[in-house]
Amino acid sequence: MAVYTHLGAEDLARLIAQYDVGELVSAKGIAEGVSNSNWLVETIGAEGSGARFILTLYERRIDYADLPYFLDLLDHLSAKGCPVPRTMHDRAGASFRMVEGKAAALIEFLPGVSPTRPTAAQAHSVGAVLARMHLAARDFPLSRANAMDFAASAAILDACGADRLASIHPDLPAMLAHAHSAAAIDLSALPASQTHTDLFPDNVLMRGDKVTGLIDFYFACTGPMVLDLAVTHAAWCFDAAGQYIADCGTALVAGYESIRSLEPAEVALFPAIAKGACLRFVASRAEDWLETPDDALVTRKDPMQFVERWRFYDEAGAGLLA
Ligand SMILES: Nc1ncnc2c1ncn2[C@@H]1O[C@H](COP(=O)(O)OP(=O)(O)O)[C@@H](O)[C@H]1O
Ligand SMILES: N[C@@H](CCOP(=O)(O)O)C(=O)O
Repeated sequence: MAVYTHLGAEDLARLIAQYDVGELVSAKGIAEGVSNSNWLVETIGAEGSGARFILTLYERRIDYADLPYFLDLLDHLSAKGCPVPRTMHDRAGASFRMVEGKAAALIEFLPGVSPTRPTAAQAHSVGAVLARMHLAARDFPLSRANAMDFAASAAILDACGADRLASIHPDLPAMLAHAHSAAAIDLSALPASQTHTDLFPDNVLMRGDKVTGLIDFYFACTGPMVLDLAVTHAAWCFDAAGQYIADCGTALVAGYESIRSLEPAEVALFPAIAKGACLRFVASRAEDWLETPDDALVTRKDPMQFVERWRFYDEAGAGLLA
């Protein structure tokens, strides 16, 4: 379920009329996603040509002051040829508007489907596109701090507290100390750019092995590029049983390095950063787990999945990128 707000046909038509995108033909709520309300919108122009867009109403965890960063970044990357949706601007030039007291943006629809069992060839393509995105974003003029950095993850786990973490799984409280160790890592000398930081397979659209879209930039921030690669590695390179898929991991990093070589400091810190990346998802998932009512329509994500990945990186250590 990811339509939290009901918008009637008249509301939708009035909203679409603010853009130079033709007349509203249909708007269907999209079930995927957990954070925002999304609709697939179809329009028809005066000359009869159809067009498709994604209408997003921002619901949770988004500070509206960050919207210019997120939406301008999409336009910046798209203008540089990255497979990222453009933001449609309304007739007054605004990239978002207020509807029913919430911010709404109309975004270019991109074709493709998200892989459920990514192959090594797909991981290679994603690695290459991620590196292209990092290079294309280096001259983006805005910046945004990472609200989900390693210190924030430790703070979230602290706020959950050992007892409540143990109520989810007895192994979770041990992650508190590891989160504090991750928060102490100095990332400040690593090369930085604008980063996605949530590039899970469900945030990538593909046709076969080709990436057609990177979407859901709502955790994007300014920070170390290798952290983004580590998040993507942790998100793409394990199967449903939690086993590491070595050929996907090798292909992802090779794809990335086909466009941008990692510096020695990035290679050296990769296992520690990958462990910190796992704890970021342990923290947000544990918090969601404790805050989501049992009868909510949203499916809770299991924090233990990323505890197991943390253990993999802990054991793999420096051998991982050797
Ligand atoms: N630009 C786009 N082009 C095509 N489909 C999109 C686009 N943006 C979002 N979607 C679809 O909407 C779904 C939910 O979008 P997403 O931004 O991931 O929502 P949430 O932030 O709630 O997780 C995606 O899984 C995808 O199917
Ligand atoms: N990718 C995160 C959850 C964030 O959800 P999204 O639908 O906004 O990408 C996770 O798997 O924990």
